[in-house]
Amino acid sequence: MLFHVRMEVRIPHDMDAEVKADIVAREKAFAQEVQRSGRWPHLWRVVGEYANISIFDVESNDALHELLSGLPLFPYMDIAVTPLAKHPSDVNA
Ligand SMILES: O=C(O)C[C@H]1C=CC(=O)O1
Repeated sequence: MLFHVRMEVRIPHDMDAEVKADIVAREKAFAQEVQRSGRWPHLWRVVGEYANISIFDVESNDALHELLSGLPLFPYMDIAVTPLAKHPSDVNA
């Protein structure tokens, strides 16, 4: 199942710099591990925002929730999920 996911990062401005650096480093390592597994085929920065647009390819809603809630930045992100279905006019469908 494919999902379009928008993540907006909202780290508190008063977070300790070392704590922030650790969370961001762990986020990157986790995100790259998931990408290499094939479950996160697209990750794009939104121009001018600390936000990303991602496509996830996972087996279920529950699998996506488990993955997203495992992101180290999860407590500091606003996340909007859009489930995707095949478009009848898609020449690749
Ligand atoms: O920077 C972000 O957009 C948030 C998050 C998503 C992947 C990652 O490494 O960090």
